[in-house]
Amino acid sequence: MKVTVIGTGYVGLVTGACLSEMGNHVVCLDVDPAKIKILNDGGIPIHEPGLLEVVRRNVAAGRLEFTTDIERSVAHGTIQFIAVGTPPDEDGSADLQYVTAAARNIGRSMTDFKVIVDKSTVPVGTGDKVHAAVADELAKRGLPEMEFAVCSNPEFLKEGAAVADFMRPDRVVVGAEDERAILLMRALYQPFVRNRDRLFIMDVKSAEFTKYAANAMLATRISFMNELSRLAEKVGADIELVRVGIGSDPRIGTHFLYAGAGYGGSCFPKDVKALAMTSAEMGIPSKMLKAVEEVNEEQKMVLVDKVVARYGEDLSGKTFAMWGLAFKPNTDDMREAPSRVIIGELLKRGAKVQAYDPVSAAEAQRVMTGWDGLSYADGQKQALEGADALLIVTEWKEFRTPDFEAIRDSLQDKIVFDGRNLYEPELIRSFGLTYLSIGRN
Ligand SMILES: NC(=O)c1ccc[n+]([C@@H]2O[C@H](COP(=O)([O-])OP(=O)(O)OC[C@H]3O[C@@H](n4cnc5c(N)ncnc54)[C@H](O)[C@@H]3O)[C@@H](O)[C@H]2O)c1
Ligand SMILES: O=c1ccn([C@@H]2O[C@H](COP(=O)(O)OP(=O)(O)O[C@H]3O[C@H](CO)[C@@H](O)[C@H](O)[C@H]3O)[C@@H](O)[C@H]2O)c(=O)[nH]1
Repeated sequence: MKVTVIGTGYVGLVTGACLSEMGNHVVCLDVDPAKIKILNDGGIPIHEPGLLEVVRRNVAAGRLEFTTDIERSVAHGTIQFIAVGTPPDEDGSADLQYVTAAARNIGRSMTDFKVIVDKSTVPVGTGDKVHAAVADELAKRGLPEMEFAVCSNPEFLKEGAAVADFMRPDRVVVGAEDERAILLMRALYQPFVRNRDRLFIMDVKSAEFTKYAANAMLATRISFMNELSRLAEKVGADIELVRVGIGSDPRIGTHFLYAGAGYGGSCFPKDVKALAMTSAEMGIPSKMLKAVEEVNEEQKMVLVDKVVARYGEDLSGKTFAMWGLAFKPNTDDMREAPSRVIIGELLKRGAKVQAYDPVSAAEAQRVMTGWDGLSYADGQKQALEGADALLIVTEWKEFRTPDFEAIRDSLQDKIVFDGRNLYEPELIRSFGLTYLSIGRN
């Protein structure tokens, strides 16, 4: 099939690449010429395991193309995916300007039937807005009869595992009410879902809502565990044992129960806010979502609080090594990364931070430009040099079994503040290190 994907970010690029892998001819459009140049030069603009190989293979086969040419991209696909950003507006609601712009571009130059698929995460009712924007452009061109369908197809991939998630999804949700659109979307996703039970066709609004409900549920689990972790510490329980103890109940399940330094990334923070805004607008303000957010904001301070409890509010003269900057491992994404809050708080109190992350240093430098007292190390050991204590913020694999003796010998105060509970407390303490982690004593 001929498919166009509008937006070549984390979602658009993965969608385009994976659809081309199944034989579709995909044209990916972006308004950012720098991204398109990187792609046309044989690279990819983000760090996402396995993605470069899929892109290269399909570009070589002539099934995957990248362009900034809007007319060409609109002309190409019968199916037009909108996968542009929906960042939070000032009040927390989703900013739909990029979605609307993409929809209008389609309406401005389409010449035949199109299935317009909203893959961006958008509030309930956006399908109607996209429909209105396209219809408005068609009317301006004197083409009010030209047919098109608008679908919702929210994306559930996780950064760092995006290709695997797209190729073998737990489920595909399609909100569609037009018979032709349903047929095309079924055909498009058939190779990915194999088992038809995994493809859920529903009305557009329910599909839009499903995406927010999923992220809000996951964020709620995390905030719940983070709150319990604080209590566990106080009462002398170990949150890691509690996690295993409850996760073995299939009604609870083992996933997304990890207490830590707070959730970040481009989705949970903004989607929880946007759903809370929708609830408020509808006159049923969500107490749960407010609490989920509040707990998360507090959780980003937990490591800082432990540092302050140890050293006092004035951290001048102290240097902290930090392992991990990205909001989670296997990505270079720094959007809403807890490390940004933690570093900001340490610097504010006069400390210096020597940070190391296996892939996100360049992105970190971009988002924290001009932060005095923050420097970047080339490796774990370099970050430790001359530092008083170590903070671990992202659970990269390479931090899991480190050289504890080297950590001890490098650190002036021999203290590890672990925001991801990577180590057995007894083991790390046996190396002569003081170990402070989350929800454990
Ligand atoms: N990142 C994720 O893990 C993830 C997962 C599921 C859903 N989502 C949702 O998918 C959407 C996209 O997220 P992302 O992380 O890929 O964003 P992103 O910021 O990485 O990419 C968006 C891209 O769209 C481009 N763009 C903006 N306006 C455009 C236009 N009019 N025409 C063409 N291109 C345009 C931008 O230049 C950018 O490259 C968001 O709604 C997000 O909530 C993201
Ligand atoms: O038990 C857990 C699991 C995750 N996290 C944190 O939660 C954040 C989000 O992690 P994750 O969900 O793995 O990454 P994302 O790439 O943001 O993916 C989420 O957001 C995407 C965008 O909407 C959805 O598509 C995915 O299904 C959803 O998992 C990160 O900061 C993690 O450190 C925890 O603190 N504890």
